[in-house]
Amino acid sequence: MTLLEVRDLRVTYPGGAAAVRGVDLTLPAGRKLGIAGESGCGKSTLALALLRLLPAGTEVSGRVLLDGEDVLTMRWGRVRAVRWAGASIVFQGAMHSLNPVHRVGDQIAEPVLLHRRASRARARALAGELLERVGLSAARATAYPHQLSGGQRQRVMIAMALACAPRLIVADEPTTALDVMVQAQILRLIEESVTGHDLGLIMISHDLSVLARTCDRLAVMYAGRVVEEGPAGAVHERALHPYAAALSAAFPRVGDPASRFAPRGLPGDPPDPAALPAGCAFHPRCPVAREECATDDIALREAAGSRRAACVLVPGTAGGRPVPGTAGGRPVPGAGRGDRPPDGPPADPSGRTA
Ligand SMILES: Nc1ncnc2c1ncn2[C@@H]1O[C@H](COP(=O)(O)OP(=O)(O)OP(=O)(O)O)[C@@H](O)[C@H]1O
Repeated sequence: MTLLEVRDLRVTYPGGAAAVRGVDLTLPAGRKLGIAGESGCGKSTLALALLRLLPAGTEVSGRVLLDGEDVLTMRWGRVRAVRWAGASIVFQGAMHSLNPVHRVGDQIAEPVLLHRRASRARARALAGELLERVGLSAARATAYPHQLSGGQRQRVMIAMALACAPRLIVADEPTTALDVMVQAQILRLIEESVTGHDLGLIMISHDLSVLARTCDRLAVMYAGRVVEEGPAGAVHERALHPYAAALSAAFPRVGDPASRFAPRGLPGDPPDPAALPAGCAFHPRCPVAREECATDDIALREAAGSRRAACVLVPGTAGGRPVPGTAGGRPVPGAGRGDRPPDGPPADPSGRTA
């Protein structure tokens, strides 16, 4: 059964930044979707749009169907109910999301009081149960946020997100501010919190390897678009889109020592969403761009293996060709960066093709 269906979602901020440009995503109930991409590619904007949390004056169009109900057109009263009981969000940096002057137990109990119409005593008891569910003692309910470590605060945020038994959790960079050991614990906790409870998860991160470990499917965003989407392992290990391949290569793969020596980073920055280049938005940075990429804007389309990609060079897509300069999903060192003949095929010093 489909839990979330996003259709042609577009978000433009006041001032003209087209932060999300026609995103289509589907999340079946109980499944985990990771959304990856560099800073500024529109991940957080997408998350905020799902729950109608964008600033006033922002233009939003498309459809966000949660259990078949369109979040974008529902009345505000209904939106408020949906924000806790339908879908709740865990942000990065719990210190900024928690109220410093209230005890954490009261902060967990508040949505329960408001949205589950529980008595104060029942809400307090539930807050204790939720703290235990996220690996803290119920006695921590009396603590203030500053009395907890970063990892403990993020556990409190997860307890709050679970408080009204939502159908969907949206986690936006939930482990970014945490050290590596705590990151692993929080990821495990998020996974356990959704698995077996039939909850859907949308997890946002710039780190594709983190998402690949946690999620069933991955969507890679660039300049407000999904440029590749498919099974998590396949996208991480054998990305089809040159941007997804570069992003994947930027993070070493667990159990693959060779990936530590893969080329890191991609020269340049994502484009300004208020002044996007013509054609494929990635073409100015693309190591394998062709002449037509400067003019043709390729939509996301089906590729082999239950995948979708938005690149003229991707095999399996209509008119697509293999992506020279990538091997096993990683860009081949030396490919691109202007070192190809202007009219010929992209340079591929290794002689390999994907
Ligand atoms: N309130 C706003 N007004 C105008 N532009 C904005 C606003 N919020 C975000 N943007 C712009 O929209 C684009 C997408 O930002 P967004 O935060 O969604 O990206 P992101 O991929 O989540 O990045 P990060 O990982 O840094 O949060 C960026 O260019 C950003 O500058």
